[in-house]
Amino acid sequence: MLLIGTDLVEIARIRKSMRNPLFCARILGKSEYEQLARRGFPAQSVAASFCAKEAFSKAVGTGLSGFCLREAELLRGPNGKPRLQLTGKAAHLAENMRFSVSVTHTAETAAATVVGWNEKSEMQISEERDVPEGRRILLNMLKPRGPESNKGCYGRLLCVCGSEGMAGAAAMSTLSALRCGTGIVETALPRSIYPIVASLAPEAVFTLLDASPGGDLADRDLESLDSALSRASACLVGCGLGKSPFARRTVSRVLQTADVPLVLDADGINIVSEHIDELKTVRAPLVLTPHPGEMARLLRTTPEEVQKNRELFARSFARDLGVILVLKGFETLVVSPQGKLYRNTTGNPGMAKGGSGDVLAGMIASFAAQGVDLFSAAAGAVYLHGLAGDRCAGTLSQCAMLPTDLIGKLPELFLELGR
Ligand SMILES: NC(=O)C1=CN([C@@H]2O[C@H](COP(=O)(O)OP(=O)(O)OC[C@H]3O[C@@H](n4cnc5c(N)ncnc54)[C@H](O)[C@@H]3O)[C@@H](O)[C@H]2O)[C@@H](O)CC1
Ligand SMILES: Nc1ncnc2c1ncn2[C@@H]1O[C@H](COP(=O)(O)OP(=O)(O)O)[C@@H](O)[C@H]1O
Ligand SMILES: [Mg+2]
Repeated sequence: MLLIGTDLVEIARIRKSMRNPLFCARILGKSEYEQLARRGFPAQSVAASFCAKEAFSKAVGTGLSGFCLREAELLRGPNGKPRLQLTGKAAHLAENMRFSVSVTHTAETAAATVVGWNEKSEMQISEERDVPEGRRILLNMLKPRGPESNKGCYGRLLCVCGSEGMAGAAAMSTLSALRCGTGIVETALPRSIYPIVASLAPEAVFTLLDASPGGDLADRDLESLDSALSRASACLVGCGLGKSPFARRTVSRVLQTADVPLVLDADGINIVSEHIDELKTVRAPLVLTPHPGEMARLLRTTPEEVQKNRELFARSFARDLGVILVLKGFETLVVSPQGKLYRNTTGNPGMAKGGSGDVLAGMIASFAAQGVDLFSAAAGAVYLHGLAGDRCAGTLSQCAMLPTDLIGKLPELFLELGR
């Protein structure tokens, strides 16, 4: 888009107006006034300033009443080249546009021409408008990796996940966190499942926990857990953790001691649902990622009731407990305690398979460990997770795609995002 405005004024008219001592202060902006004051307010220059303002008002199509004249200043650079400096309403009218000005005068008249053009082409603007919100969140939060950066720049995630019988949940959350760029992923798990998970995720480091003979968390393990937490920049708790006394003590320890962002999923949610007021005493910023069944446990209602009132329940839970809530399923919702809401547009029923949620939890936690604010980490991960699901459905079918395939799709998607 190209805008143009011109104006011509008789210098004698301006000279007459300047007999009023307030005239210059009324029409000239601060810098413009100072520049002209240094030159003793030559009438032809004041007239050129006036013309430039009028020409700008014609270019933007408002006329002189559309902004305050002082907001469109005609300034001269060191080489005498004129330019427009826009503030306030005038700057607002000029959003996304650049303006160039040219002025001239004879002994009797002064004239100005203003030309405006889009900094971005119409096509670029409409393309940006069409970018889905989730993708915009992702692009804003995923900074390119600096050439001299090292693993210490990309956070350290502690995953407290897995139990005998659910080693896969620990492996999937660990692997998806690794694939989302975290510098170090440390997974704390029962010693018995360590060989399985380590063989699936050799890049991770591990803290091995032993239940005491009574099935509780041993004192030695509490020390290991505290020490792992003190090194972490974020922590994920709950995927495949089970609900043993060991799991309960682990969840409670993490909630009480962590001061880094926490992602609570699956059994982490099931365990706190028995005493949700405990969440109010947690110092760390928290994200909870329930599916409708887990949400029903948190609210002591049924999954059907949750599905009928998804937005209402998600908003009130997030507000009342001061947490970010990710209510999963078709059109997953991400809600902040302040009421910010993201409704996801990606994903498909091919993802309705055990393990998809463990993959998502690892992704959110990975971004949080890298320092992304928790709302963006959650909304960006939900969008990317669903996008991976849609790509998998396209190549593998909804029926045959697996949660581990979602992790396998991430490299292609990061390439497309330029990260
Ligand atoms: N390979 C593994 O090790 C896996 C371990 N998993 C772990 O298994 C444990 C139990 O989790 P589950 O989620 O399987 O069991 P849950 O009993 O928590 O949830 C299943 C129930 O929730 C309800 N529900 C779930 N999604 C729903 C939806 N979209 N709409 C309506 N109702 C819905 C249904 O009633 C369903 O029967 C967790 O610790 C979890 O992390 C699972 O993640 C599956 C894979
Ligand atoms: N019909 C669907 N449409 C879109 N996403 C879905 C659908 N069904 C499941 N998902 C996604 O798959 C994931 C399932 O998570 P969850 O139920 O916790 O699985 P699990 O605990 O077995 O790993 C969630 O992110 C959910 O949004
Ligand atoms: Mg789950």
